[in-house]
Amino acid sequence: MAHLLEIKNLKAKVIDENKMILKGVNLTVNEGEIHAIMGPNGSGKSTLANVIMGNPKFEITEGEILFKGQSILDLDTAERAKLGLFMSFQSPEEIEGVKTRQLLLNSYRNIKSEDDSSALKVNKKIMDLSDVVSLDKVFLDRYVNTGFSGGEKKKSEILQMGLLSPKLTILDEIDSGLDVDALKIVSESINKFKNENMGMLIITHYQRILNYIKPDFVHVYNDGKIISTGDADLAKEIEEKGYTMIKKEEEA
Ligand SMILES: Nc1ncnc2c1ncn2[C@@H]1O[C@H](COP(=O)(O)OP(=O)(O)OP(=O)(O)O)[C@@H](O)[C@H]1O
Repeated sequence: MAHLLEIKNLKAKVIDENKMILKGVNLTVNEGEIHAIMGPNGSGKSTLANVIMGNPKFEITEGEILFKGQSILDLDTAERAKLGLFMSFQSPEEIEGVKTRQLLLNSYRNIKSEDDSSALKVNKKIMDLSDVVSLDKVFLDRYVNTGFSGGEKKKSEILQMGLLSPKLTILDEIDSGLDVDALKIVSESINKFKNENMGMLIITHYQRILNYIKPDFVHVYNDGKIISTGDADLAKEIEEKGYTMIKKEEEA
């Protein structure tokens, strides 16, 4: 059976600056697997997430991204989302003029293509999910992320994940800016929303989220590619030794 996600020798640059950022990423994710990606600031982790989702700021110069065995390189972001790819942003955008509830309803209708996506039914789901992620319902009637705290933004991102139930979930630093209680709520929500068919990529700087969401694989990412792969213990090793030491050991 085809892998859920297969990335082969992926190289990509920022179009505006002609600057290479991804320098040969290889990664395979199967259904039900959780992969953590850890690496130093500026190494290209968010760029990898953006390139998987088809952000037009980046151009792929070499390599392939296969989703369930089919290339997705020619698909735009909306088409990738319809296939079941989802990404939560490291810094979620504020969108003045668009209410959170409306964004959620429209996303659901565009992506899920169900017979019954009446506002009543989807709204009920949204209300239930806001309880799961402990996001006060007043935020549903505010403009997307506008005036939300860092933690509220992250909860809103995870509410979207729960609503859209993607096949591949990419979480870009979902743990950044969360206090200990919010980290627990967000992690527990993610665990509730994942299922045996979903693959997950968690980009993080810290091992602490991996205490809640157990990764099957941990990858060390450096200068645009994965330089080492291990199990959950690798995350602890990174925290103890730091990236410079791990990189030296890999090169030795
Ligand atoms: N749109 C862009 N224009 C110019 N440079 C960019 C753009 N997006 C990313 N870069 C550059 O690409 C490099 C990788 O950035 P990226 O955000 O992918 O790293 P990261 O590993 O996610 O970093 P962090 O851990 O600090 O979030 C950085 O040098 C960054 O400045």
